[in-house]
Formats: sequence, C-alpha cells, structure tokens
Amino acid sequence: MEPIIRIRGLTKTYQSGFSALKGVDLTINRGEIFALLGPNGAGKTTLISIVCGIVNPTGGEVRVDGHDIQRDYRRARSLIGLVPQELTNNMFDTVWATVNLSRGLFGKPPNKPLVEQTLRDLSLWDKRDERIMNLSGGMKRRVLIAKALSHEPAVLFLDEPTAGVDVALRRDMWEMVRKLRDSGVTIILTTHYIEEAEEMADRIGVITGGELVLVEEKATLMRKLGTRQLTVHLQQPLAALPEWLGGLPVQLSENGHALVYSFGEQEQNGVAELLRRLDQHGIEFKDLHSSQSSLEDIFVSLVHGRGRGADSAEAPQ
Ligand SMILES: Nc1ncnc2c1ncn2[C@@H]1O[C@H](COP(=O)(O)OP(=O)(O)OP(=O)(O)O)[C@@H](O)[C@H]1O
Repeated sequence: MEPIIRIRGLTKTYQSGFSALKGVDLTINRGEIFALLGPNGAGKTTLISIVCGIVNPTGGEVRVDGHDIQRDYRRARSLIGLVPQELTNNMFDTVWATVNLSRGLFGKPPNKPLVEQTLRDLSLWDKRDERIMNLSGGMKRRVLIAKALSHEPAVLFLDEPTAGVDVALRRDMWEMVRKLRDSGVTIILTTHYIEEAEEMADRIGVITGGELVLVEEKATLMRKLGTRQLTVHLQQPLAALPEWLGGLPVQLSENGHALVYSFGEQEQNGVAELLRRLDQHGIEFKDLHSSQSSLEDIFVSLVHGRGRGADSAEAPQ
C-alpha cells in the first residue's frame, strides 16, 4: 500500500520538561481509516498537532506525501484537513461564509459548487444562511468538518470526533467518515472510545505514555489477540472435569453447569471433537454460546500490562 504520511523517530518534550512523545514511528497508508487509540494524556493530540504544524517537534521527521512538515510546511499543510476537538468557529458568521473563508485561507480559488456539495453531504445545505451561534452542537461539529474539507485535503484528521455527542450523531459521524474514505480521503481519528475504533478503523494504533505500543490491522488484531470461547450449558451438572476431556482446553464453570472451551483461529476443529466426546459419553446440553474477546480486553491488557503486542509496533524503515 502506498504511504501518505511517514512519521519517523518523533519526539516532543514540552517546555515544562514533560516528554509527551518518545520516538514515534508510524506510516499511514493512502485511503485508509486509521484510529489512534489511547487513554487521556497519551499524546494523541500532540502527535496530530505536530503533523498539522501547530506544535513543533523536538526531534524526528514527518512527511506528508513526501513533503517535510517543517521544511515544506505550506505544501504539506495544504494536503491536510484538521477537525479539532474544540469548536473554533466564528459564531457570528454564516455557515456559507465560514466554509468559503476557510477555503480562501488555504489560497484556493473560490469554488461554489464544491462548497455546496460539501454542505449537502454533511446535511448542512439547509442551514447555509444560518449564523453558527444558532446551530446545535452537532451541527457546529459538522461545520468544523466542512471547514476542514473546504480546501480538498487528501488527509483528514479528526481529533476525538464524537466526544460528548449523542449516540445518534455518533452513528451519523461514522457514516459520514466512511463516505469520505470511499471518496478517497485518508482518515486519521483519535478516540478513547474503543467501540469507535472497533467499528470504524481499517488499522488501529495504540498509544500510551507517548509511545506507540501497537499498530495492527483491526482484523489481524482481533484474530491474533482475541481468543474465542464456546460455553456449553449442561442439562446435568458435572462434579469434576471428566478424564475423557483430557487434552482439550476445556474448563468447568458455573458450579459444574457449564463447560468452557477456549480456542484460537487454528483450533476450531476442537469444537467438533468436544461435541463428539460429549455425545459419546451421553452428556446432554441445553445450549451453546460462543463469544470473542473484544478490542476492549486487548486495549486494557496493553495499556495496563504493556507487555503484550508491543513487538508488533512498527519498526523504523
Ligand atoms: N503545552 C503543553 N505543555 C506541557 N505539557 C503538555 C502541553 N500539552 C500537552 N501536554 C501534556 O502532554 C501529555 C499528552 O497530551 P495530549 O493532549 O497529547 O494527550 P491526548 O492523548 O490527546 O489526551 P486526551 O485524550 O486527554 O486529549 C499530557 O500529559 C499533557 O498534560
């Protein structure tokens, strides 16, 4: 896959002496949705702010489509749209004026049809003559997105896009982001909602304490770290785990009323073997329930345990 952003050895030490980024290496591929997941204070906003040229790095290098973010700032920045966490609109402007102005600030010639289309896509067209202060919180957020898209960026950064928004708007946002990706925009979003990363991302990066501890395809991550479990609820409880289940990763639970079989991707055949042995020994069951450990389990083990998966973080190239 073709990279659009390359980050190498990025460090940031704030004037206070606090080290917010401790050598981050990351490549973002063209056309993907990348979710940067991390707890409060992990360094997500610092990372985004450096790529967007708002904060100067202490060390390392960032290139956007080959352009160095410091040496070739204007070219690099023109490729990026940023939807910040805080609302930064001029409340007295109309929606139409503010989005057109944003485009102008990037030195782009006026393009009314494009701005109209952007507003239509974001369901803001009916509100185009409304002053921003008269819009709901959700609509104001949409205006931020429209502004960020006004200069046709190749990459869109969304910093905590759904923090504090209701469930319906969150779903709308996700839908909107998917449409943008389908139109060819690369999306990088920060979130501490695991559900959001799980729902949206093609790849997930986990950052904690200024270090990127994992970068992985979401599907691979789920497969690699997520174990699946099959719970067999028995008609009659068992006093102990029978000998004839030896060799299978099975445990007795619920006071002998259930057998729990834990397995990875490779061990699916064991399910048939388990059911065959139960049948052979006349053990009847009420129902079967299968579950998969979620990204949340993985995240908690990474952020608190820090051991697991750290070797999957990208090596510098
Ligand atoms: N200007 C600054 N001066 C000193 N320290 C700062 C500054 N900005 C951020 N920090 C510190 O750097 C760390 C990382 O902050 P950052 O905002 O990047 O985290 P974050 O992952 O975006 O967190 P959140 O999810 O809470 O937004 C925090 O401990 C923060 O207090």
